[in-house]
Amino acid sequence: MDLKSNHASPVLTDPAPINKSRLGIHSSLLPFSQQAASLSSTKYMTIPRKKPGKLDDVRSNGWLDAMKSSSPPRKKLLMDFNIDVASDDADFAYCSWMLKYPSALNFFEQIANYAQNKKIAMFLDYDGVLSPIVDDPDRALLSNDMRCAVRNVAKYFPTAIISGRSRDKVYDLVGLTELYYAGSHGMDIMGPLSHTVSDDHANCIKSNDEQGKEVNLFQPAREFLPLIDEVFRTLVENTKGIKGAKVENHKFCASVHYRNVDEKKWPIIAQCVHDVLKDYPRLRLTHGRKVLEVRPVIDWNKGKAVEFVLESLGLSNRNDVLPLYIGDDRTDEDAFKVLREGNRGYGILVSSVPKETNAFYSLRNPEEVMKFLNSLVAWKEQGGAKCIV
Ligand SMILES: O=P(O)(O)OC[C@H]1O[C@H](O[C@H]2O[C@H](CO)[C@@H](O)[C@H](O)[C@H]2O)[C@H](O)[C@@H](O)[C@@H]1O
Repeated sequence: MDLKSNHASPVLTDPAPINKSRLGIHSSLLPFSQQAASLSSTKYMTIPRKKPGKLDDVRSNGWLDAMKSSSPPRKKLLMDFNIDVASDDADFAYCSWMLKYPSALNFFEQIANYAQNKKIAMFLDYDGVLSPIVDDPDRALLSNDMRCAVRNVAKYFPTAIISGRSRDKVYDLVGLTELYYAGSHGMDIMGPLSHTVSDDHANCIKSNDEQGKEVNLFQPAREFLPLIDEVFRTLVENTKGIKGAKVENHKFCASVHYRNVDEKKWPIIAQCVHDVLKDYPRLRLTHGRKVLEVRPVIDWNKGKAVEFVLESLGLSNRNDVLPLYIGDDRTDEDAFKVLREGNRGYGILVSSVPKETNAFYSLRNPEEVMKFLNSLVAWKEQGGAKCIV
């Protein structure tokens, strides 16, 4: 198979599962042995330079609409939600939305009661959840107070960070050794050694963490490393003329940021990414907050990463476990969905504006996330008793 053929559209949905292992891991995650055989290393060295096309593709395929609705201005969101912004009562609109997605702080007692006699497993996204959204991704630092809150939560509950960033980057930002980390949207998971998922799985290898402790490394997109590296370099090259554009290499995926690009140039950056992806049918695009994410076409996402971590910890399919997932963008919806569909736990969406979501609860911003984490710790320290509502 020619990995760089022009035939397929890069905008693909996840492939249907073909076969399942006993862990529910799809065969699409197993090595593409034959395809991989055709990957000659020299092929990766050519960086095609392309001029943006006529901007027609991104107008017709919905990319531009998706870009506009990512981190949209408040007014636009309220209109999308059929809320009359002319009444200028945005707070009222938010409060109405909260009837459907109640505040995890206001409904803390309810969550605590669900968690009574259960073990909470805490999943946290990084950007927009632990750290506020800022213009420069390199400056999205974790405050000491938030670090302290996460550290305390991890004392009582197994805690994992599931981020779109590379695992190394998010570990450097968080800096807590007591957590589990899943980088590249869950395609790079470092977790505990586990009898349930380790030895018999092709994508799982034993490794050592920063302290030299033996851990399991799960990298279902391992074979895509050279391809991502190549596409990253192509994207850097092809977007270098677009003021404000920034491309990040997250090892198993690449991010093209347009937060600092003049909105008039968004069609150009979208077309540019589209043109690059046309040559890579095994890569696809997802949308984050003012970021286009390029990732392998494999049936893996943050929801699968949550299932994998629970399995590794021996916490899946147990009714004495309550997973909670706090996230803020579209890529977190896969995790919310897994928890909602399996009736397993609760997603908490961090948003200051009304948004459709698969989460159950909401929080407005990272500040409220910190209060929520601190409340969980306080509740646990008081014995985790049933709350009288
Ligand atoms: O899954 P996450 O941990 O939420 O990571 C998603 C993306 O986060 C970062 O970008 C976002 O945050 C930046 C800093 O606040 C902001 O400038 C950018 O506009 C946001 O999209 C990160 O840089 C991306 O690579 C991640 O994919």
